[in-house]
Formats: sequence, structure tokens, C-alpha cells
Amino acid sequence: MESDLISVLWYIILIYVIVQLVRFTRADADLTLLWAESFGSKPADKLCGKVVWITGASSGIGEELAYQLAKTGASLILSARRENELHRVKQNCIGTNVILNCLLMLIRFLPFLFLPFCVQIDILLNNGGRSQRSLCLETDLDVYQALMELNYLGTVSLVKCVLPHLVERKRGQIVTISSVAGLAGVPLASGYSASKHALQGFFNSLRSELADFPEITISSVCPGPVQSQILKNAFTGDLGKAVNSDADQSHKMSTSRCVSLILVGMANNVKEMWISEQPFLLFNYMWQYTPTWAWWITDLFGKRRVKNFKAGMDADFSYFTKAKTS
Ligand SMILES: NC(=O)c1ccc[n+]([C@@H]2O[C@H](COP(=O)([O-])OP(=O)(O)OC[C@H]3O[C@@H](n4cnc5c(N)ncnc54)[C@H](O)[C@@H]3O)[C@@H](O)[C@H]2O)c1
Repeated sequence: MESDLISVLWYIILIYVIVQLVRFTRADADLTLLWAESFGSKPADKLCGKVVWITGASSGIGEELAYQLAKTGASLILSARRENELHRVKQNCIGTNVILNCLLMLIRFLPFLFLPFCVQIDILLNNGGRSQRSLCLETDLDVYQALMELNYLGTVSLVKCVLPHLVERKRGQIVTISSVAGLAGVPLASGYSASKHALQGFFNSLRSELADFPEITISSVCPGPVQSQILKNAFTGDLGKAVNSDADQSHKMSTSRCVSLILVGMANNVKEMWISEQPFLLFNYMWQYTPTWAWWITDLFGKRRVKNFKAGMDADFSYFTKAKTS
């Protein structure tokens, strides 16, 4: 009788483990973030009325962040390199943001009422950045310098501008779009990966320095491949030349899903968000918990990635069964 009970218990545990494994194969974010999505605060409840500064808002993840944040009722400050693209994004946001429309009416008639909103920043969203597609042996030192200046030092300089203001008010949020390349090594992106690792180190240290300010949240977002213009804008080995390829991106996570998860993380003060479809999510867990296996797999796929790149093919497709030409 007792042994029957133990057997039943083992079966229940086995079924539970199988169900969790099946669920994990469909997961596109780490467990904390998925839990927050199901049971945590809703973005519209937490982010409505916040003043959010988004860098790199003219395309990709930054553009989608602007749209989804506008829908929650947040007030936005958008910045990027291309002014005309920013105007396009602004117009699209105004179309969806009721509060922004009301504010614009107020600006027209009572400008002084708008001033307090202009000077206050609740959330700095460090999103602007560029990637890289080149072998270390073929990459000028200038490219490494540019990647560190843009992705790392550019972000640090904005943090240094905004942080004193958050500390004075004892609250606020700094959210930075790092990358899976900030947690793991990525062949053909040694400079990009280094700049994102630098961000991880910086923000993990800063978070602890701010332990006396529990209402200031420092969040790092580590997405895997997401649809955007990142590949088109990526540095090559030559500083003056971008990749400029319109390669198929259908294998990547949709921008809207990635951004909706980022908003969930922001609303629930999640400190590190892993956002990836499989197998990249599994790869994140391996880098964290079984690095020896992760190195072995990185070498295995890295070889194919480099081989495809040398053959003039789209390096990203080396992770998938069918390699496509760029
Ligand atoms: N798309 C992905 O697969 C992916 C994965 C992980 C992390 N990320 C990160 O997400 C962030 C957004 O990238 P994306 O994928 O949306 O690419 P994207 O190229 O579509 O957007 C990048 C944005 O950064 C801005 N930018 C680039 N250089 C700049 C500069 N010198 N000064 C100011 N702004 C500049 C661009 O104008 C653009 O608005 C980046 O930090 C990137 O590293 C992207």
C-alpha cells in the first residue's frame, strides 16, 4: 500500500516536470517576467502619467516602446539621430495617446501648466544603440571605440545627467536595453558583446550603490533576436561602413511582443529581464547555470555562423536548419 502511494507520488512529480518542460519550450521570457505578466501589475496601471525619456526612438524597439507607452497614457520625451523619423513616431504617438492630446490642448491655451511635466523625468529608457557584424581580426580599433562610446559611455553619460534628479526625488526608474550578448559571447559581435557586458557590470554595481533608495529601480533588459533595423545599422569592420542589409527577419521575435514584455517588467520593477524565443532563452539559462556546456554550444554554432559569414551569407541563419543567402 505504502509503495503504491510512493509510485503515484512519483508519477505526479513526473507529469508535473513534463508539463513544466513543455511550457518552457513555449516560453519567451524568464520565469520572473512571465510570472509578472500573469499575476503582477498591469503596465497601464503603473505607467500612466509617468514622464518617460526614450533614446533611439526612431525605429525598432524604441519606436514600438513609444507607441505602447503612449497607449498606457505615459508622457514621452523621444530622442534619436534622425529628426524626420522622430517626427513620424511623434505623430503616430499623438494619434494614440489621449493624455498627450489633452496635454497638447493645454499647452496651446495654458502653457505654464505644462512646465512641471517638462522638467520631471520619471523613467529613463536607454534604448539607442548599434550592433556589429565583423570578425575581430578584420575589425579596426575605431569600431571597438565607437561601440563602447555609443552603447556604453553614451548610456553612462545619460545616467549621470538623470540620476541626481531621481536621487533628489528618491524615486524613478532607469531601464536599459542590454542584450543576450550582454550575458553571453556572440561570434562576429565581439565589440558589441563587450559593450553590453560593460552595461551589465555598470548597472549591477549601480543598483547596489542605490540600495538606500528602494524606490529607484535599475532594470536591464536582455533580448534575444528581435525584428528591427539593428542588422541594417550594424557596424562592420570598417567604421565608415554599415551592414545595410535587408535580410529576412521573420525568424526573430516580433517587436510588439518584446516591448509588451518590457512594459510588464517596468510595471513590476523587474531588475533583469530575459526576453527571447527558444532556443535562445534556453541558451541564456545555460550561460548562467552551465557555462561549460554553453561554451561548447557557442563554439558549435559559432563555427557555422562564421563559415556562413565568410561565404557572404546572412550569419544569423546559421542558427537555423536552412541557411539563406543574404
Ligand atoms: N533587435 C535585436 O535583435 C536586439 C537584441 C538585443 C538588444 N537589442 C538592443 O535594442 C536596442 C534598440 O535596437 P533596435 O533593435 O531597435 O535597432 P534599431 O537600429 O532599429 O534602433 C536603434 C535606435 O538607436 C538609435 N541610434 C543609433 N545610433 C545612435 C546614435 N549614435 N545616437 C543616438 N541614437 C542612435 C537609432 O536612431 C535607432 O532609433 C539597442 O540597444 C540594441 O542593442 C536589440
